[in-house]
Amino acid sequence: MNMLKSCFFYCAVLTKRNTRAHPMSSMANFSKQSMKESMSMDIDAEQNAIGGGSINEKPRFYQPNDNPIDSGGGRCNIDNTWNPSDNLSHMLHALAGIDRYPNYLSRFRQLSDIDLLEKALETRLSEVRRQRSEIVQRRAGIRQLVRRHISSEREVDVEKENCDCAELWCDHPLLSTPKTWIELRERKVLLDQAFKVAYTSTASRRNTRKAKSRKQTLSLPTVEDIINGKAQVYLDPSLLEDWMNQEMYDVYSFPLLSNEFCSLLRKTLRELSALAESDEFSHLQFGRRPIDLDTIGLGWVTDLVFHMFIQPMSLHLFAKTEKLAEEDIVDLESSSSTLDWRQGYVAGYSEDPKGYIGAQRHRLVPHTDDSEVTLNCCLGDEFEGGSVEFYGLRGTPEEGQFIGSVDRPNVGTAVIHSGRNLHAVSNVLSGDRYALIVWSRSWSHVRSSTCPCCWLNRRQDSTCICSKRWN
Ligand SMILES: O=C(O)CCC(=O)C(=O)O
Ligand SMILES: [Fe+2]
Repeated sequence: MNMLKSCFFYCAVLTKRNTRAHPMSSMANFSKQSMKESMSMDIDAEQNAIGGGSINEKPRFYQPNDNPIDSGGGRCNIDNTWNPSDNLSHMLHALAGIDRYPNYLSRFRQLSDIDLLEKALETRLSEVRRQRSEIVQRRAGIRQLVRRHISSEREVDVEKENCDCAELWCDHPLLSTPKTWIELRERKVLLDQAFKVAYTSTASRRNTRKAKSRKQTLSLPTVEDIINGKAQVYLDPSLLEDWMNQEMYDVYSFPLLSNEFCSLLRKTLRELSALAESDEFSHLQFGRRPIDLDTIGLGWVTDLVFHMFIQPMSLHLFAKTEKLAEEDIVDLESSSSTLDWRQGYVAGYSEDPKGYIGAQRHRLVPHTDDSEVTLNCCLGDEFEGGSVEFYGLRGTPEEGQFIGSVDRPNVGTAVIHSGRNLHAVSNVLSGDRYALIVWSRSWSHVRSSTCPCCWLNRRQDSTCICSKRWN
């Protein structure tokens, strides 16, 4: 596979959008909205607690790039004196200095300035420790919640039997990991077309010219190997063309998960959230925050989506824009994605999130994700409103401009976009809406050569000391 083919795929989806009736035409709404409106939405949302559209990010406001002073993501010390606690840039400079110069701190005249650095780092360290211990407790609590749920489902007392969780859910219809292609199909996890694209691409890859010329017989990787990241998936671009649609610039959609699977997932999350309201579990606030799939034993779903679809698809769609491969990449077939980290969670929305268990918000303010590539799959249920709106790529002139929205996709349909594409979810007007979100990062590649500050602020062609140019 070469760049030409990948460009061909790209052009084909573009052309398809222009020439064919859009299969999800009800989804595509390209009305324009001024940047001012989107900013005021942001400001409104800040007044709301969770349930109102806020996200797990510090309040920050979009500022057009012509502002000569870059506030570094909203933290700027006005008087500019050395203050590593309030000025993130000062702390990062000190860390870079300590990393570079053997006796960096000897240049500080006042010991009290070093004390300030120590205090700032201690504050961060205690935050790391606080979060760590909260995570340990929360994960243990959620595990207990899941065990309780399974024991009531199966009418066994798992606590008494002292069952190991892994054993307990090895044959569970949702929690157990599918191991073979047959099992994956029989359990109706994927929609037929998604299964076919993945299976056909994987099976036909065994017979590639390269393998033949090396006289190798490649065995078909098992689903278990793919989920565990032991086998790499390559998706055939000619199959992607029929399967995917370009919704707008750099945002693509495709049918992914089956109705049966989405409904089983929703049902389980609702039951867990309802159980979590009991006195024993209410401190966990489970179902009142997005639900991380790893914590409830559903990490395999995230792994499947990540390894089977996000990684190989991103090579076709985002290799260049998100710098997921070397600049001079010419052979996509022999390349592997540099995406190497994933997190999957379910976000729930309803018209009245405070009264509704398991759906945390009624909308979501414009934001970028801390991911290189994000997949967002509609899990249903019945709802009105709750469109995903896109506002341009951060770090480009389109940043903040309304580009288009994806309105009420079919259940099981996924959207894939770059994490730095500003996006929001509009008010859910009725019903409840669940979305499976998978964030993917590239620690081995882009995050090894860019500092967090440049990356989170999406500086393009950075001349920052963090870039390869300097290291
Ligand atoms: O719920 C959605 O459709 C989007 C959620 C989202 O953007 C996020 O969790 O980062
Ligand atoms: Fe997001």
